[in-house]
Amino acid sequence: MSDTSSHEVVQPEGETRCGFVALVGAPNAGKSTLLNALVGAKVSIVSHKVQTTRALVRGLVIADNAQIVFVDTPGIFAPKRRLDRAMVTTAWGGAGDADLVGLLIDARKGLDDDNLAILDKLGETGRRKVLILNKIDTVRRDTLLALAQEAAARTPFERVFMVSALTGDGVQDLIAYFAEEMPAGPWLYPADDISDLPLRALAAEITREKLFARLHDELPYASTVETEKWEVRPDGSARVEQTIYVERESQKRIVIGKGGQTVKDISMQARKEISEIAETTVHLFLFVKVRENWGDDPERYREMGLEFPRG
Ligand SMILES: Nc1nc2c(ncn2[C@@H]2O[C@H](COP(=O)(O)OP(=O)(O)OP(=O)(O)O)[C@@H](O)[C@H]2O)c(=O)[nH]1
Repeated sequence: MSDTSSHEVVQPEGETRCGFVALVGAPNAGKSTLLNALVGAKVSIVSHKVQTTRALVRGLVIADNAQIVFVDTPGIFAPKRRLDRAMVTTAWGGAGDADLVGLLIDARKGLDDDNLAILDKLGETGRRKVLILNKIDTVRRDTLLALAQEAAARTPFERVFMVSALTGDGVQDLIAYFAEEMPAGPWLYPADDISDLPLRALAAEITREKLFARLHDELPYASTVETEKWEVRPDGSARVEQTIYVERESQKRIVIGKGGQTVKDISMQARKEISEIAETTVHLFLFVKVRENWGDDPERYREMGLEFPRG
């Protein structure tokens, strides 16, 4: 994991290709799971609850001299709150910049209103696009074929893929196709990058995942985690300080738990995973703070790589 701007990227021999693929889809379609399957490492957050992906996260795959940069977009849904609108704007923005858009549909769900709206919107963009029917481990083949036909009749796609992000079925075919379709050009990232998401942000996402895994019914989505400090010690270990921001005192008490046990458990789980990803011993210190009305603060949006929606 490194800062690409400060690097001379070593290019492989021969012709190289490099491009961006935006994954779009309704909440819970399986974008994060697919991204992780594609990249083969954890770069995005998976949850049973919808709408967990808050920032654009990029995963990197190298195949056949092509570098494929995946843009994971927040779930595209009918936005109500300001924050939600920002996520949607950013999601479509990501799709607009990409060389290829992969629309992910949960095959079990089929073409519900959400998916129909996304199909229509994608049809209007005139972008190159492929349809990815996901979760094929859960549905019959004839259902899949009918679904593929129905979707293609509504919006034409260059290709239709059938995958299970969970089992990895079909994922290699998808990589081979993307690799072939990327435009000719130099690699943008060093080959050993799994993600250009800075380690700090990734560490915050990990803690956030543990927080929600533990307290999913009790916390609103407005809770965030920020890595305030990442200090490398002489022995190579890191002291990492993170703050969990909640909206109310009552939520703070829930996060801390009786005798501090809840936050301690979350910290232990997060520390283990952050250590693995950082490939060093991590000493994690978690703080819990109340921050009211942060959803209306433009600065927060910028920090998350989101556009602040006016009005
Ligand atoms: N059975 C099955 N479940 C899957 C598959 N792919 C994803 N899931 C499950 O579907 C749920 C949602 O997956 P995510 O990857 O979090 O979905 P997402 O589209 O990134 O969701 P947001 O972050 O809300 O946009 C999780 O419980 C996954 O385990 C699959 O191929 N088969």
